[in-house]
Amino acid sequence: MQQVLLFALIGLGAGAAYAAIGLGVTVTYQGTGTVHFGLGAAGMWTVYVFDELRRTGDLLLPIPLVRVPLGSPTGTAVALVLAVLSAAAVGWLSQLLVFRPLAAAPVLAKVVASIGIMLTLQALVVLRVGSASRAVAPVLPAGGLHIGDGAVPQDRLWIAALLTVVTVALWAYLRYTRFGLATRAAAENERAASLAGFAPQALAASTAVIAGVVVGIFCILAAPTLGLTTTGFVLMIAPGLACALAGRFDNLFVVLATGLLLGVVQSELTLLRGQEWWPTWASTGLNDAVPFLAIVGGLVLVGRSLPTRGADAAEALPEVVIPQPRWLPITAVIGGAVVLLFVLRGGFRFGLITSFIVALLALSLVVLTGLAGQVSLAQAAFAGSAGFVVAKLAAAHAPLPIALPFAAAVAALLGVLVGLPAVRIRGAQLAVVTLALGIALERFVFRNPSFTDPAGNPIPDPVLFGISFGVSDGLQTARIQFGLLVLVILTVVALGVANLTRSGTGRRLLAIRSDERAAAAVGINVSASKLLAFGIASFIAGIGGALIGYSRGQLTADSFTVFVGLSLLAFAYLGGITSVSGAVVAGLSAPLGLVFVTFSRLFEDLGTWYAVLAGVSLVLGAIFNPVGVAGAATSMLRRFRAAGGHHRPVAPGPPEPPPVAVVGARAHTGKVRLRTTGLSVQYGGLRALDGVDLSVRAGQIIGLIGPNGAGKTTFIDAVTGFTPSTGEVFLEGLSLDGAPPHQRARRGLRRTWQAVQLFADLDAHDNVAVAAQPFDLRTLVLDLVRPQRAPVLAAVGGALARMDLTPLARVRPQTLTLGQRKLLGVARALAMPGSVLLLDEPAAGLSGADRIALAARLRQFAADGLAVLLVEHDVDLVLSVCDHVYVLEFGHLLAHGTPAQIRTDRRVIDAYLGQASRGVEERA
Ligand SMILES: Nc1ncnc2c1ncn2[C@@H]1O[C@H](COP(=O)(O)OP(=O)(O)OP(=O)(O)O)[C@@H](O)[C@H]1O
Repeated sequence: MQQVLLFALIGLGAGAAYAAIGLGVTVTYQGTGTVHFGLGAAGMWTVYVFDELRRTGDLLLPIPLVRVPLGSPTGTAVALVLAVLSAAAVGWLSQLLVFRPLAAAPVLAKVVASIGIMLTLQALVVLRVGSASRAVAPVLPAGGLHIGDGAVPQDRLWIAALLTVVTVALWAYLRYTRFGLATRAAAENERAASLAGFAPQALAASTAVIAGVVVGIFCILAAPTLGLTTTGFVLMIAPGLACALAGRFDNLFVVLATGLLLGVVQSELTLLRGQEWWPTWASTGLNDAVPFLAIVGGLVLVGRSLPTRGADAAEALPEVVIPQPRWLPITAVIGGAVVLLFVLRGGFRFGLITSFIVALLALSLVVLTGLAGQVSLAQAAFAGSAGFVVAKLAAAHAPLPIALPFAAAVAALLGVLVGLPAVRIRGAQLAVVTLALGIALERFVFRNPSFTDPAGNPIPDPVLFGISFGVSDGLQTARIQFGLLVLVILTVVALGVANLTRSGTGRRLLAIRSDERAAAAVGINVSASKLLAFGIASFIAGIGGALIGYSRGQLTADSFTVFVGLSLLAFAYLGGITSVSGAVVAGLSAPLGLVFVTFSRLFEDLGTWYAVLAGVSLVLGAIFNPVGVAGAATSMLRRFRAAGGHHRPVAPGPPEPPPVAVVGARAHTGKVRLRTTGLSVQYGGLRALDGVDLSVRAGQIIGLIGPNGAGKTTFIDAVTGFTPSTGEVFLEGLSLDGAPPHQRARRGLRRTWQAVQLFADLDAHDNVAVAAQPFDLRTLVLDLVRPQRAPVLAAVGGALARMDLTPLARVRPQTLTLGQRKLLGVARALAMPGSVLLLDEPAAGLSGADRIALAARLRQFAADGLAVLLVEHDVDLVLSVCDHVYVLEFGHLLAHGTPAQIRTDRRVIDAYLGQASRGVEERA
């Protein structure tokens, strides 16, 4: 028992460092809205500044090659003050140069930029002082405090106590000072803070400085017990993020408690490791698995499989370049690669082969991040798992055609497992999970002697049809045969990814990337599609990892560290994370690739400089050129073509629009298609919908009107499964109880959105196509080979033509007027097979003439046999076009009847019609 207490107290040192980083992350998030992945690196930077001052008297500056000698080693106090000032400067510069320009940028850009800061700081330290580990002299009293027979180093208790004081001070600052309150307000609403008399940017900068200083000080205090390396503190961002997540980026005391608890748990694990009965396999790396498990567990508990209404659902990402099959350039590039393979020799050829492999790995990010919008920092870990599986299989003499796909399948399975939490979390949180996973896999599996051989895991040469495709042979270090093998695999995968991008499956992934709720409403199973993206991406990464194995002939964990994963994301982003050509650029420019090898002949020490360059260009890329090198080149090419008159043709709709697709319906049957009984929705203390009974028959248009906040949209949300409800919903007489939104959509419920919610990454045609295409396994396989299909195109053309949008088929929603966007929303719903159409304010934004045209169209839909529910504030439209009208007030049905009855109903006039007509008069 005494031992347990002793180890618990010892764990407080590391725990305080985690908590300090967690506090820094939380405070930065409150001030800047950014999850700062580089705070661990900022802490490491501060410790090195402190240690260098004490050792040599040189002041490190965050600029390459600049170092200010102060004469002789300084004392602790001076070193501490200067180091803290440096920490403040780094925090301020990060805000000024990075987060400020990215204030309105997509989450991915912010994540990438903060990783850029992390890589830059780390590379700068390696460049200046090397990467050897150091012992840092203690600042706090180091003597032991005796407990029974044992002793706890006093500094652990001091550091925990000091951090508790700092946490209380930070809490009081944010809660009780005007500046602190304004900071919290600015995180919610910048304009509100400006009105309170504070410049939002000054508030953000102050939090960045505070975060940097707190993290810096506590890293200095913890360094004597934890040791100083260029990676240790950097990776402490994972437990730090776990703490911040536990405190929901808000509650500082939960952050503190989680950090200390993590430290204690890890320390107790060290105690357990010393026990005889403790399994050997659990003796390495378990400490790194703990934060990962804590993060995943916590996030899955609080996450939701679809964002709530009004949540920031759109994870805007760089524009996707949808590739057109241009065989001439493709053949030229492949031909060029073959020629290079034959022309280049030795290290250059090896560099080219490495470029091919990195391009493959980058392709996995194109699928996962570029297409599906899921930020993963664990691609190197997926690759590594396949690499080690290949090592095991090859050792058992498994031939290449078995070992390679099997290893990739293992990676895919792992990817799907990791994707499971991704179903419930999104954006920066997913980046946090994948970062922690990368660390856990590296430490717990790849470096665990129970699973892999630390001295190296030999992989024999691959043999195919009796021919050796080994990478080396005697003096030859990079054989053409191996290069050709890798090139063939890369080509097949690249074509597959290009096809995927152009296909229905690709559109579905892009739809999820744009708007998960709207995607579910067109029948896309968002969770399954995310898992599919994780599976495909990890399979590709697995192939890359297996090829890395074959290319080395000998595998160690060093090929798949977390930093390899981060650097992969960096180069994939720089090349262009949304396109196949971007992956090729990433491959060519990545460390150890062809460009690197070429320059390494010119510059000594290129590796470290390359790392600085990668970090800095990652930050710059995130700010100035999120589409990457390939994206920029494509837009230039597009502009050039446009100037030369090569316009991409507008997709023509079929001349005669086919009728609206109605499943299982004959026109004018009058059968009840949709019926609700006692439908109720509770939002906290608010009864937004209260026992609504309503039915819509085939061939009917039913109006649903009521004042603002009456519950009309909530009714559509409840029917379509987007909000939990009680009561019953029947479609075609069958209960929809428990069915998620995408299943309801597939069963025939189509809807539009008050806020339109089109897919920003897809043009008008593809917005509709994504709803028209059926999905099954056969479609997926076909998508990888032959993406375009005629029946889908016909249905899309028909829906666009019905809403007069054919000439705008190739225009993105952002450039359409509100009215056109509303019509496109209707066209998207029309393209789905189904019998019920729920329209949420389709006339908003339409001109008078367009409203009349819309009314005619609605009547036509009904004539075609659809059951239409119309939610609208344009009372004249509703009363002129609907067969029957329901009126909602405060969530319950006030009245229902024919338009004539509603127009004269006293209660309706008092509650709504009077208001609505006053509104119209006021507007007039
Ligand atoms: N996700 C939510 N959480 C909490 N309350 C909500 C949520 N969504 C809607 N509400 C509340 O439920 C009530 C009904 O809102 P709803 O948007 O359905 O009304 P509406 O009739 O469509 O209004 P409008 O005509 O302004 O669109 C409102 O008081 C709204 O503030």
